[in-house]
Amino acid sequence: MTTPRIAFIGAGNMAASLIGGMRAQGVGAESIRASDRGAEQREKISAQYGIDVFASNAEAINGVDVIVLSIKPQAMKEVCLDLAPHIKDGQLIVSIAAGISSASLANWLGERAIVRCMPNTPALLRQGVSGLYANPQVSAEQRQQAEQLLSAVGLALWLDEEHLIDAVTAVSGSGPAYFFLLIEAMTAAGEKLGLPRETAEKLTQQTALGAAQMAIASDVDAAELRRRVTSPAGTTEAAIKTFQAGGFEALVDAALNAAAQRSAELAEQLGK
Ligand SMILES: NC(=O)C1=CN([C@@H]2O[C@H](COP(=O)(O)OP(=O)(O)OC[C@H]3O[C@@H](n4cnc5c(N)ncnc54)[C@H](OP(=O)(O)O)[C@@H]3O)[C@@H](O)[C@H]2O)C=CC1
Ligand SMILES: O=C(O)[C@@H]1CCC=N1
Repeated sequence: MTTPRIAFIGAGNMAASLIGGMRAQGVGAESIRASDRGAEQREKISAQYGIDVFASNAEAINGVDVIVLSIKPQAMKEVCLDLAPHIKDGQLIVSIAAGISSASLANWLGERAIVRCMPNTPALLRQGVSGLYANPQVSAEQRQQAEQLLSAVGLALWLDEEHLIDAVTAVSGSGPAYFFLLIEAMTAAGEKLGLPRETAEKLTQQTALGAAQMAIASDVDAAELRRRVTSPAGTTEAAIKTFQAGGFEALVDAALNAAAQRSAELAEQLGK
């Protein structure tokens, strides 16, 4: 399969992560272009990845196979209505916006092949994960194009039902922020225990990486891996009991529910 030509509409954080990951995987700069309303943003992404940039969204999509909508959900309706007359049959729309349904996109863009997906920022290091949903207009070749785009920057998992994107957003779209929060908190606690900040930070970061890699590589689940660290009446048990007494699991459950609910609310507020 040849590399599809891709235009990113909005060259912010997430577009940069996807473009950076694709370039690192060897996708040629000539296959990627981006538009952004900000001159500084355009210069930055062009200098960093050697891609062509455009001030006009309509110009950016001319002749591409895939249009990635990578603007904030709040900007989506206006951008789509402006872009609609310029989209050609056969162009695939990929939206990465939280909480904007394929039905809303179809209202603004017309009946088009649309893949909704929820990536995450570790895409920049090609360690991302995305959930993808294709509407019925998406052809087998277009499914492959979307998968090729997202699998260039990590794991790409198809979903049969669109509403599950809210759950993906809560788990992995927003997920890096939860792990960063834990890294911040563990680093601060380590520092309070007397470690130099840099040492506390490195210990925490490497532990997070090692634990994630063990969870992926192991044939037992995370609960069993946790039990293997937790010696009876030992140090880990003291920490885990403290987490549980503070309602850790319920807190995580409530946090992910809040994210999923916000995703559904955005759809309600911004989808009309
Ligand atoms: N960040 C993340 O971790 C993730 C984000 N997403 C989704 O990705 C999308 C983008 O998020 P993110 O990259 O963080 O956002 P950013 O604000 O970093 O990027 C959006 C870019 O689009 C520009 N822009 C705004 N309006 C227009 C327009 N009319 N035409 C062209 N460019 C425009 C913005 O400029 P300006 O700054 O001037 O507004 C900005 O540079 C969102 O929909 C979000 O839900 C999905 C998964 C993870
Ligand atoms: O916070 C947000 O709304 C976006 C979507 C997932 C990650 N960032």
